[in-house]
Amino acid sequence: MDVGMRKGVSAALGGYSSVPYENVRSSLKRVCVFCGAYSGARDIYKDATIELGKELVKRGCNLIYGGANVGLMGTISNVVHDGGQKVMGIIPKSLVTIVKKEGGTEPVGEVIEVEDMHQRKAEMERLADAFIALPGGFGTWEELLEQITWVQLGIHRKPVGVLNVNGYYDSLLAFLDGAVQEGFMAPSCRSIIVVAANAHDLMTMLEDRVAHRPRPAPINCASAVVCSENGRPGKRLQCPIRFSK
Ligand SMILES: C/C(=C\CNc1ncnc2c1ncn2[C@@H]1O[C@H](COP(=O)(O)O)[C@@H](O)[C@H]1O)CO
Repeated sequence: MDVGMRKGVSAALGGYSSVPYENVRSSLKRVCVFCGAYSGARDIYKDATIELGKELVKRGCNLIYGGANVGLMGTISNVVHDGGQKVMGIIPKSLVTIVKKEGGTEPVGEVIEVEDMHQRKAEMERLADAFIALPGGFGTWEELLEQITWVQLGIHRKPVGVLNVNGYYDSLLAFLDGAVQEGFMAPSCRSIIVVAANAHDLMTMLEDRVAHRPRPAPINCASAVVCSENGRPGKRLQCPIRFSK
């Protein structure tokens, strides 16, 4: 493949379609992005989504996402598609009907229709090498927290990242710190989530996680914390995987 400029055409999203790239090939072949069905109240969210899309293209990553051409989902899928990478949307049949009724435009790339939300998330997990959450609402948070929970339970060991655009996730991250402090989360589990303020740093950190993927921790691992409950010894909290911050 040529090294240089990739040409894509999308006047609607203006200006991102000529993507300069080096001959970088990511260890992450398929990245699943969770993001809003809306674009947010400020341009910064859409701009950051375009930047992430370009970063995926630059690194030769294909995209897995929610499969609707709306909001940030529409932006990321169009950028990656125009950049020449594969795009695969996974969407429950019931949502396809709703999106069509509301006049949603046809999504780019390949779309896989599944029976329900559970099958969608299972397929996303099966197909992706890593997960990234952009700003979004309930749908995005639910998808993000489920993947983190699956790592915590040892169901998979794929990296999970948050693109903290404009500090959008600061309050969630502070809430997680509070959960550690209050003894509901092991510090090692808090560290499952990889956070960065820009797409380049986030992708580098996720690739790094794969390169230095920790082994499952043995029972009674060093990462376990013993929390006190009213001055008495409490429960042992531990994560099956040990992460350093
Ligand atoms: C029902 C309408 C639009 C929503 N359509 C969706 N189509 C596909 N996937 C969706 C949709 N809404 C949510 N998702 C999934 O959740 C995430 C976005 O949810 P959020 O609450 O906006 O953060 C996204 O990652 C999708 O996987 C027509 O109005």
